[in-house]
Amino acid sequence: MAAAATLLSVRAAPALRLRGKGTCRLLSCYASSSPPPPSSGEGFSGKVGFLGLGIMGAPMASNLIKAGCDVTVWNRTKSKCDPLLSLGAKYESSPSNVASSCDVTFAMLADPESAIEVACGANGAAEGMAPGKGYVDVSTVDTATSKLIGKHITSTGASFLEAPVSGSKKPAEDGLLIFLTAGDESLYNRVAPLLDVMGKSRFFLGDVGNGAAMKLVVNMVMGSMMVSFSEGLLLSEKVGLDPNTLVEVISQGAISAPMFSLKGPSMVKAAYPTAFPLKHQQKDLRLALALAESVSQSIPTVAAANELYKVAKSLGLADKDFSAVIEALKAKEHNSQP
Ligand SMILES: NC(=O)C1=CN([C@@H]2O[C@H](COP(=O)(O)OP(=O)(O)OC[C@H]3O[C@@H](n4cnc5c(N)ncnc54)[C@H](OP(=O)(O)O)[C@@H]3O)[C@@H](O)[C@H]2O)C=CC1
Ligand SMILES: O=CC(=O)O
Repeated sequence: MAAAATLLSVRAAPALRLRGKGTCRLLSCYASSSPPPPSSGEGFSGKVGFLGLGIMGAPMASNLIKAGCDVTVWNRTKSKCDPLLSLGAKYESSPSNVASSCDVTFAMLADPESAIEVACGANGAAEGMAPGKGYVDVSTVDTATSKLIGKHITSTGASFLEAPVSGSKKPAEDGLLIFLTAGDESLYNRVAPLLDVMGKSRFFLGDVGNGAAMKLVVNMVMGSMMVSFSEGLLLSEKVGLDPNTLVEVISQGAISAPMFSLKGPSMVKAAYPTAFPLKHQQKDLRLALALAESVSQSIPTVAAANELYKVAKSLGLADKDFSAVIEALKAKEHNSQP
């Protein structure tokens, strides 16, 4: 009863807003082959900072530059700034310098530790913040981390928005991410034209923490689905079926998911070109387990999936795509053979 009431209240929450680039794009898949024309970023005037130029940050910042935005970048490993500088970005030598020279600063960092360090550490973004400026953290972190960063940023008089994204490398390149935002609604409205350059839809979910929680719930489902799919691929092969046919059959039925069609063929070939690093998927499962623990919710399937991602990491697969979790199942089978 209490759970049902909570679900209802979330659905009815007045703070929830959805904006999409149109039905067609909302329904378009995980890795669209023909992306719609990019949004122009028109409607935002000011300088944009971007911290963290990894698999996701680089294409997101690149799309902002291509849309005509005045972008300043920083990355811990400086050489990753070079392709962005060639596109016309400016460079600053620290997060605080980026924040002080820009009106709004985005951060796309690996995990809670790096997100906190870049926002709140020495020469961190908070040191360059001031009233009128905004900080938008698009990294996937837990709710406590997001609240901590938000507190640091807002203590300077600046505004804070958490905006983790759903969608991987290809959607980031194509400007088709889904933003799960929460925090300062006027900052949300201010940066909406920028979110529309980088994404196909955006949700405003209310207070800081709700965006992080939504992202963790989505990714815990994704991580478990990938494990279940891996088990299916291996079992089909073991009983003499062609796993490529399994991928085809799944793609035509009710459990069809773009992720299966996209990753299945390369998984059958034991190839795992990195789009979403396995270490980040395991981090998300770890954080989702802690989120569930905080409300005494049992998520045994996720707990089991997490163990497999941990095994995969121990096999040296942390930087491979998360679909490499199938190798952990293969290793288990190998070890259990007499
Ligand atoms: N890849 C994907 O498909 C998706 C990823 N995400 C999430 O987005 C975030 C980024 O992912 P992704 O781009 O794939 O990850 P990458 O590992 O490619 O990039 C991580 C970024 O964080 C920086 N970083 C790591 N540690 C530190 C530190 N201590 N101080 C400063 N900078 C640091 C890295 O800098 P350096 O270059 O110096 O290492 C790099 O810029 C993660 O939270 C991930 O979970 C969300 C949706 C999809
Ligand atoms: O966080 C990963 C994604 O694909 O979304």
